[in-house]
Amino acid sequence: MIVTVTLNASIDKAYYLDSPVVDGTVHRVSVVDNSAGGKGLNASRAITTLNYPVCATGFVGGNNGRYLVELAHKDGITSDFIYTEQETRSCINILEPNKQSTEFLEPGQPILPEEFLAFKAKLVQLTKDAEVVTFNGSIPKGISAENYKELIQETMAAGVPCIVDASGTLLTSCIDALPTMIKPNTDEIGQLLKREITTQDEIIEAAQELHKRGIKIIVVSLGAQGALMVSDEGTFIANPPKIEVINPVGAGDTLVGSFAVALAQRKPTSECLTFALSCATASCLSIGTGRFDQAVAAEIHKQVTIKKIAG
Ligand SMILES: O=P(O)(O)OC[C@@]1(O)O[C@H](CO)[C@@H](O)[C@@H]1O
Repeated sequence: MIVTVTLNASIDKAYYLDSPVVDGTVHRVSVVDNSAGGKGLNASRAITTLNYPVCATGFVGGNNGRYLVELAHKDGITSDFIYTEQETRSCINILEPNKQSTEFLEPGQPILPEEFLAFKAKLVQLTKDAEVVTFNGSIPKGISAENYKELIQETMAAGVPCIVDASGTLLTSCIDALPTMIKPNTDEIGQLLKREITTQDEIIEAAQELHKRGIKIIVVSLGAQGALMVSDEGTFIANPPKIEVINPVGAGDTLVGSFAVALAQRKPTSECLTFALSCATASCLSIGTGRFDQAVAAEIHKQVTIKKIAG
């Protein structure tokens, strides 16, 4: 089983518009897609799509929280959340006909100290049956980056591989816990190492530096260009085929979820990357956030190229 941790879950609302946004005017939405969101829920959807057992955990609260669990269960996602006093947030993604995507992310309501303690105890229990634990997305107020790091440290100490998908100061703090895998983009890896990183050589050097520090797998997402990975197997670059993107939101989460499945199945990291990139690319072809068709992913898999660029 894979456990996904989403401390700042959300109801994700994808709004499809028939005409471009004009500032200061009223827009009627033509298609609405609501889903159980927050990065870990999207990753869970990918894991479920791949028919692998998953348990989504974190915090949910209020009517939105109940709705989120209902949406998750409709998608076949098993969940075990801590219910909080406060309402779960919503995140809105506006998709225009020109394929432009604009997101509005609510901050999320604060978590009380006793709610966090209850979560810590739950995670220890869930970890006992986990093959991989993924830590996804931002943290709400009431939880510090230090708290988050400790969760990862404790899970790693229990011998369970951890994948962390975080950004900014949260990612900086998590690095000290030496998770099994991180998935920064170019800007995030630059912030992490406190230097400007733009060229491919700089990305490789940065990822190799983090690998030397003890992080086993560093996947740097390069958007439509694919991803670069440094692992014990070497340094790889994987490129997906060109596609007509419908909804890019959640593609990174699909990558994390499907990578976790491949890792749990003990595939070599180069195959984990090709597989995960295929699923993530397929998810950009679906209206629903972080949804994909396995047959489409299998077709894309044949077209993904992967090259070992260093030992
Ligand atoms: O605020 P976070 O947790 O960093 O990101 C939240 C979020 O933007 O991430 C997902 C897309 O990756 C969406 O489901 C969700 O709305």
